[in-house]
Amino acid sequence: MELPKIVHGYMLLIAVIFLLLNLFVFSSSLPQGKPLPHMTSDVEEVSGKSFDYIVVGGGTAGCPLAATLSERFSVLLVERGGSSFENPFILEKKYYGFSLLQTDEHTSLAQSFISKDGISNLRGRVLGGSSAMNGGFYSRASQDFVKKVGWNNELVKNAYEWVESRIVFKPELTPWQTVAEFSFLEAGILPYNGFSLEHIKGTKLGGSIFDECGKRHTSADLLLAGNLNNITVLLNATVKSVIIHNTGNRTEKIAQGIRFIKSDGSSLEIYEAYLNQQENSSLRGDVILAAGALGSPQILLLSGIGSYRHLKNFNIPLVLNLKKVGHGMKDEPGIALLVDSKPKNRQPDTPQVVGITDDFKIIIEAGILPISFNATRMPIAAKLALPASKGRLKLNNTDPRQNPWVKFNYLAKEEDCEECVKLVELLERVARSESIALFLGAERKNHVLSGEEEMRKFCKENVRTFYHFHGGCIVGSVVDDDYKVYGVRGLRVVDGSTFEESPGTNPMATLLMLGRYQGVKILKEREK
Ligand SMILES: Cc1cc2nc3c(=O)[nH]c(=O)nc-3n(C[C@H](O)[C@H](O)[C@H](O)COP(=O)(O)OP(=O)(O)OC[C@H]3O[C@@H](n4cnc5c(N)ncnc54)[C@H](O)[C@@H]3O)c2cc1C
Repeated sequence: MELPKIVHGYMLLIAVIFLLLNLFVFSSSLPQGKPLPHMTSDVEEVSGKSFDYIVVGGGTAGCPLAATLSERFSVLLVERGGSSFENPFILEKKYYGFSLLQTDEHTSLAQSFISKDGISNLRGRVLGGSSAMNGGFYSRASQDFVKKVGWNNELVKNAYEWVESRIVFKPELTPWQTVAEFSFLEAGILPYNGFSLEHIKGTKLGGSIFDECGKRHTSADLLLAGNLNNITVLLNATVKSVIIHNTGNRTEKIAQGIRFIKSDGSSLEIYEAYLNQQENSSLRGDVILAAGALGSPQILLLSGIGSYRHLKNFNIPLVLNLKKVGHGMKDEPGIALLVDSKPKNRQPDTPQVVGITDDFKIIIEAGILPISFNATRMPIAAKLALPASKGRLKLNNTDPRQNPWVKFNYLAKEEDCEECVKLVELLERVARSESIALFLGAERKNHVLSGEEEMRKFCKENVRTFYHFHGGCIVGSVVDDDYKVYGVRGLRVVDGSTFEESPGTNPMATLLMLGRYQGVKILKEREK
C-alpha cells in the first residue's frame, strides 16, 4: 500500500520541478532578450495621472497600436488580465488549448461566454488578448477587402510587413498537418499554393505566430518595438467607462479619460486616468478602445453611448444616442467532424494548412485539441465565411468584468443553411479521404451523413463557433473612416468590433496590422 503513495509523491515532485524549469526557461528568455515596458498592477500608481493616449485593451490590435503611438507620445495601455510574457501555457505550443479548458469568472486567461444562441465561446483576458490563446494561424486580408474598406494599400502593406518581421514565421509542417494538406487536395480544394500569406483559393500553408521552436509570439511582443520609456502598461485593471464632458458647444462631447476598477473585484473603488490637456485641441490625444468585439461596444454602452431606450433599463445617463452600438454582431458558423474514433494522449497541434473553396465561402482546417489534461481529439473543422446572419450585443448588467448579452443568430438565414450543407459535404469528403485513412488506420471514425435534410439537421444541431466573431462598433455606423466615434471628440475604436465582415482567411493578421496602421495614421495626422 505504501508504494503507490511514494510513487505519487515522486511524480508530483517531478511535475513541480518541470513547471519551475519551464518558468525559469521562459522568464530568462523574454522576447528577444529585450527589456519589457513598465508594467504594473498597482492601480494607485496610475490613478490621477495623465497621458497623451490611453489605449483600452492590450490585445491583438491594442498592443501594436500602443507601441506605434509610443514612438512620439506617452501611452497608457490598460489590460484587464495579467502578463503573458512568462506563462508556459501561453507560450509553448505543446500546451496549446490547455488555457481554453480552464476558465473561471474573473481571472482565467480565457473568459468563457455562452451566446444567447446557446453556443459556448471564448475571449482572451491577458496581455496579448486572443493572440495569446488562439491557433496562431496568420493570413492577410484580400486586396478586395482592403479596397472595400478604403484603406491605403501602401500603408497596409507596410503595416503587415512591420508585424510579420517581428512575430510571424513559416511553419514546418507536422505529420498531421501534412496529412490534412493531402486530404484537402484529395477532396478537390485546388490549386495547391504552397506557402502563402495571401487569402487565395485552394490549399495553402499559412504563416504562424509559433516559431520553429514551438514558442508563441503574441501581440504583446510588439510592445517591444515601441519606445519603452513612453509606455505604461496597467495590468489586472478593468475599464468601466470613458469620462466624457460637454464642450462649450452644447451638442459636442469630448473624451477626457477613463474610469477603471481592479479586475479581481477586491475593492469597489473607481479610479481615473486622464488625457493630457493641450491648449490647442487639435493637438490632443485620444482614448482608444481596443477591447475586442465584446469589450468595446460594452464600454461604449457603459459610458452612456448607445440607444437611449436600452441605457434607460440600466439607469445609465445618456451621453449620446448612438443607436447602432452593439449592432451587426457576427460569428462565422463552424462545424467540426472528429476523425479519430476515441480520445488519445497526442501532442496538441495547431492549424498550419487551410483549404479555401472557389467562392471563398468555406475555409477548412485540422488540429489536435486537448479535451482534458491527458486526452486529445482530432477534429477537421470548417467555417462558413461571410455569413448573412447577424445578431446583437446588449448589456446584461453594469459590471464591466461580466460578459455582455450577445446573440449571433447562427444559420438564421436560409442562404447560410444552404452553404452549411455544402460545407458538411466537403468535410465528409475530407474525413473519408485515403490520406486520413492511411494515417489513422483502425483509429479512424466512419462518417455516414447523407441527404440534404440530414445535413441541414446536422448543421443546426452541431453548429459551433470558429472564434472569429466581430461587429458592434462597425465603421460607418459607430465609427467613421478614421475609426473615431461619431459625435465624441478624442474617442476611437480600433479592434474586431469595427469589422462588418471578417477579413481574409481569418482575422488575427489584419487586426495586428490594423493596430499598426491606425497608429501610423494618427502619427501622420499629428505631424500636420
Ligand atoms: C480559441 C481561439 C482561436 C482562434 N484562432 C485563430 C487563428 O488561428 N487565427 C486567427 O487569425 N484568428 C484566430 N482567432 C481569432 C482572433 O484571435 C481574434 O479575432 C482576434 O485576436 C481579436 O482581436 P481584438 O484585438 O479584436 O481583441 P482581443 O485580442 O480579444 O483583445 C481585446 C483585449 O481587451 C481586453 N479587455 C476587454 N475588455 C476590457 C476592459 N473593460 N478593460 C480592460 N481591458 C479589456 C481583453 O482582456 C483583451 O486582452 C481565434 C480566437 C480564439 C478565441
